[in-house]
Amino acid sequence: MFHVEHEGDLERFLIHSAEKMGIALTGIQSAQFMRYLSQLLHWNRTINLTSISNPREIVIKHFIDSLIPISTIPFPHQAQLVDVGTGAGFPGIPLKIVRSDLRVKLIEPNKKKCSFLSALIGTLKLADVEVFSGTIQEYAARSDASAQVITARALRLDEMQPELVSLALPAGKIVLYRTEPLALPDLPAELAIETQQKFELPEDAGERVITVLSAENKPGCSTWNSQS
Ligand SMILES: C[S@@+](CC[C@H](N)C(=O)[O-])C[C@H]1O[C@@H](n2cnc3c(N)ncnc32)[C@H](O)[C@@H]1O
Repeated sequence: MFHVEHEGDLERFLIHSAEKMGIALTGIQSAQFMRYLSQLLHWNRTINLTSISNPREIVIKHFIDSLIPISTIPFPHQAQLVDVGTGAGFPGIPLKIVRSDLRVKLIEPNKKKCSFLSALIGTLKLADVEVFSGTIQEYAARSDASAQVITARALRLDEMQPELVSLALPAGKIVLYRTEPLALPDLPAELAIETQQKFELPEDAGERVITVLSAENKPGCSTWNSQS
């Protein structure tokens, strides 16, 4: 399905795919994505950042996939976005490239991935992006921990549920990148599903469900045993 191609063709493919989602990438933004791609491929030779090695597949399954919520979720201007378990920066960095006003915290406990992220932030000259080298549990324990939007992609959430809920309360939103819709019994008691939408990735690369949770004052304890 995927094939190797010239960088110019790949950049045009990225621009075209983003356009179809209602995102008009500037020349600077598409160049940032191409640089991100080359850094990812380069670092991936020595540290395990992604199992995907085909550039076109990276564009679809990491970049385009990360950007899905941009045109459907009204991220507030200069919102504090916390990307939990960001790995190689997904979805936090693609969202930041397109929405440069966002103030982004990338939470990642793996030290080698954090080194990659710090180098990447410098290479892409991204302002207002910080790497927190630790777990979400460690981040949530800090007195200055806060988030207006929390993103989580390809993450087991059950163990992180209390921290995600406490960070999201009282007014934040949690944006989950899932492969299946979240079932109601899996919902934490303090949160409600605000929206849940299914999207098709380009070139039959699969489906993505974006689930947005927001706080709702419900008493009682919760169980959240989902996996995305
Ligand atoms: C499957 S990867 C997903 C990475 C990225 N979100 C993506 O979609 O490509 C899960 C990441 O979560 C990180 N992680 C594991 N436990 C965590 C925790 N308790 N708090 C924050 N991140 C965690 C791992 O180090 C890993 O990089």
